[in-house]
Amino acid sequence: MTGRDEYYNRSKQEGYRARSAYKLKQLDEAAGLFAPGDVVVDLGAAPGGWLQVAAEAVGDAGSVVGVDLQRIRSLDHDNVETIRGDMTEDGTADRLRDVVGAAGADAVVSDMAPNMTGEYSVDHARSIHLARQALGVARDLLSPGGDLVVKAFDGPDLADLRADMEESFEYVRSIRPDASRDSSSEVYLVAKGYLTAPVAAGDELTVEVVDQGNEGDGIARVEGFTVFVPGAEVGDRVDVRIDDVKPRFAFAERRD
Ligand SMILES: C[S@@+](CC[C@H](N)C(=O)[O-])C[C@H]1O[C@@H](n2cnc3c(N)ncnc32)[C@H](O)[C@@H]1O
Repeated sequence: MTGRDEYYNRSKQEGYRARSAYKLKQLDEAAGLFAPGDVVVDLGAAPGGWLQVAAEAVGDAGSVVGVDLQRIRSLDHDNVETIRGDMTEDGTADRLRDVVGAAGADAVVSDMAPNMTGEYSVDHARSIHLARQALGVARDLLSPGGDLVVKAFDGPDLADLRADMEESFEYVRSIRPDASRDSSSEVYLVAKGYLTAPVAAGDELTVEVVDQGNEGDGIARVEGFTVFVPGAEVGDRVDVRIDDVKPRFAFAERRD
């Protein structure tokens, strides 16, 4: 394996710092991660292939913050900032939070990979640990509806990681981009639609209908969060069960 495959050659021709740039392009095509103006956090960003792809996708109105243990040579893009640090240390997460600012991020992407020992169970466990750091950053920094991408090596702890991600997002997909090498056991978990709702599917509660939606549904607010209640009118106090939770609203059904 020389590494000089189709994607290696393309990255040289097209000016990307790493062939892995094409993995992020393919993940974006498959899952719609970036829009112009977005704020993106890139963990494990050196040498900068993903930074280039994200910077192009978000454009001048957006910004990208990259973090890595290694120094990242400065890029031609004005909308990229980098931090040198270890994402397993609290101090790095604090610095990242300061750079991103109060408005938060629209996407967190992590290509972090451990130094390989060659012992499968160790490499798997370390990759899951890094992916969990990225999940922590996402929970800290994402705006409602934001997306998370994490790399992990396939193995026994992947299902638990995915289940934990599913608790905080509308849905999670597992994607293996064509640009991943055939010999690699890496997968990318793509979590869409960060949920910050104070309610979860299955919750039972009593709400007061305070407004009427365009389609005639009653609208209740739980800690300021919108819950649609079909078949209820303004002024009703109703017992409901939460059916479906989206980043900015939920649907409930009446139980009475
Ligand atoms: C596969 S490379 C990333 C390639 C990058 N996506 C690109 O396109 O150029 C993985 C990176 O994760 C970084 N990394 C591993 N552990 C880290 C940690 N604890 N904190 C920050 N970066 C880490 C490594 O230094 C390495 O540069």
